[in-house]
Amino acid sequence: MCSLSFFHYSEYLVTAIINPRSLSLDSFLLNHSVEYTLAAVSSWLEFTVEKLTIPELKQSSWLSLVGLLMVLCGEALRKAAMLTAGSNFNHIVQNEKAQSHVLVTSGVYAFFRHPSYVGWFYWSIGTQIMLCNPVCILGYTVASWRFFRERIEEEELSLIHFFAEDYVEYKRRVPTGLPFISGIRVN
Ligand SMILES: C[S@@+](CC[C@H](N)C(=O)[O-])C[C@H]1O[C@@H](n2cnc3c(N)ncnc32)[C@H](O)[C@@H]1O
Repeated sequence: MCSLSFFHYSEYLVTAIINPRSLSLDSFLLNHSVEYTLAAVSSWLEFTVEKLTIPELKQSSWLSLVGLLMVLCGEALRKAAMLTAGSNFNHIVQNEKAQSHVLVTSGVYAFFRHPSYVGWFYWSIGTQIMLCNPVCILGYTVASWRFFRERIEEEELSLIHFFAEDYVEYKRRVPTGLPFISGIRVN
């Protein structure tokens, strides 16, 4: 609950700092999609059922610690990405290039093309490792991997349209950061 609350409050707070013009209630990223609600409810349900029926499964303190570390590192990477990209970072993937939109390739963007997604990916799996929820560890990994693969392809289509050869060259040099996701193909 602490990780979840911190994540959503800090999404709003960092957006207020980096891109106040885009600030709205949606900046909390409290997504009301069916998938998001289902993921949260499944996690709470799995935790409660297993805590009552196989309590020893929830007593692995080293596994919870690994999960907590993933949550902290994922959160830090995501916020570092938002602060690095500044006003170029928008929760809603932009399809039209704003005049002020520049390509960011420094800081954490020099290591990964999609650092905020890398952070979010490991944060979400980390929450389930922390709770020692085996079913949700698998479910969250598959669901977020598929979500980010699709989102990255869609986003890179716009980025190539915005920045042309500059983005192609950046893509050649820097990996997405997510396992087995290479982004949009360019010939
Ligand atoms: C939610 S942010 C995610 C940014 C990036 N995918 C990441 O994981 O850090 C989405 C917006 O960032 C913009 N964006 C993504 N990569 C960028 C980059 N390297 N430089 C500037 N803008 C970028 C996209 O145009 C999109 O509107």
